[in-house]
Amino acid sequence: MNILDKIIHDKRKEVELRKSLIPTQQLEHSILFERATISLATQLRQSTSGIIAEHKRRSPSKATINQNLNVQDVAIGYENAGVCGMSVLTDAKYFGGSLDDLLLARASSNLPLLRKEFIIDEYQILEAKAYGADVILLIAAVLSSEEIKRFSEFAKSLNLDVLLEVHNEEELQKSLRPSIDMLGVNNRNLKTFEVSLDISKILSSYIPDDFVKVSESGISSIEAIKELQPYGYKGFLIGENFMKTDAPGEHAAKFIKDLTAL
Ligand SMILES: O=P(O)(O)OC[C@@H](O)[C@@H](O)c1c[nH]c2ccccc12
Repeated sequence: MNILDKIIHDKRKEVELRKSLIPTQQLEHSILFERATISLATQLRQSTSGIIAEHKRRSPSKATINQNLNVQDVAIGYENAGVCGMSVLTDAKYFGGSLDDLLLARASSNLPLLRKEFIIDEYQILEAKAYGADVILLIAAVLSSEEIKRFSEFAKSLNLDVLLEVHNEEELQKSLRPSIDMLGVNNRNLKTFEVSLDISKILSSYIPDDFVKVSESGISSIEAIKELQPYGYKGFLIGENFMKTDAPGEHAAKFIKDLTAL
């Protein structure tokens, strides 16, 4: 079993247990369920920097990144830095995150928030909404074309944006549909952890213009972004490069200042 198979195997059990603890109706009656969501896709189309900054404590590829930060401070820092949106890892076992992290980020900022999760069931989309997300991630490598259709249409019915993540052309071809707002190309292969910005460059030509293009992972320099912009990328998802520092918000602020000054 590769790491992605393991994550999904564990996730199926976790979701069944969650469903038994908190019924769907309870999620639907939470205060945040009524909140008007913010469209990350719209923000990215208008932005000059396009930075989506992530809260990530650890990952299977990197072990510990930073365990000492407070998610609320990180959210406030990112917002002050002028990022377009924030991604919050909610997987506990492999990334050290939680739905409470999402809730705390919501409580302390007005940024569009992405629930960064391995979504395999509609229930997790209801959770995303109930805990304050504006966007969900769907990973093509672990979903059928039918599931991508069902989950993305369900998310749209809740006014959530959908970021669909792909890593190769086959995943891209099976996924394109009108209920998807943003196409994320993951430069990291989730099965082998290999990272290459070339993946974004190669796949860009297959992505129709109606989707906002986002390049994800392994981005650590202004040069990388300048290199990707001519391929039509409007969004750049950055985690480790900010999170490995003592003050991710300050680091993001300097990054955005340098990026937009050039
Ligand atoms: O820390 P990085 O290399 O900047 O990457 C951030 C983000 O792209 C990465 O965390 C990610 C992209 N797709 C995912 C899917 C699940 C978990 C995590 C991810």
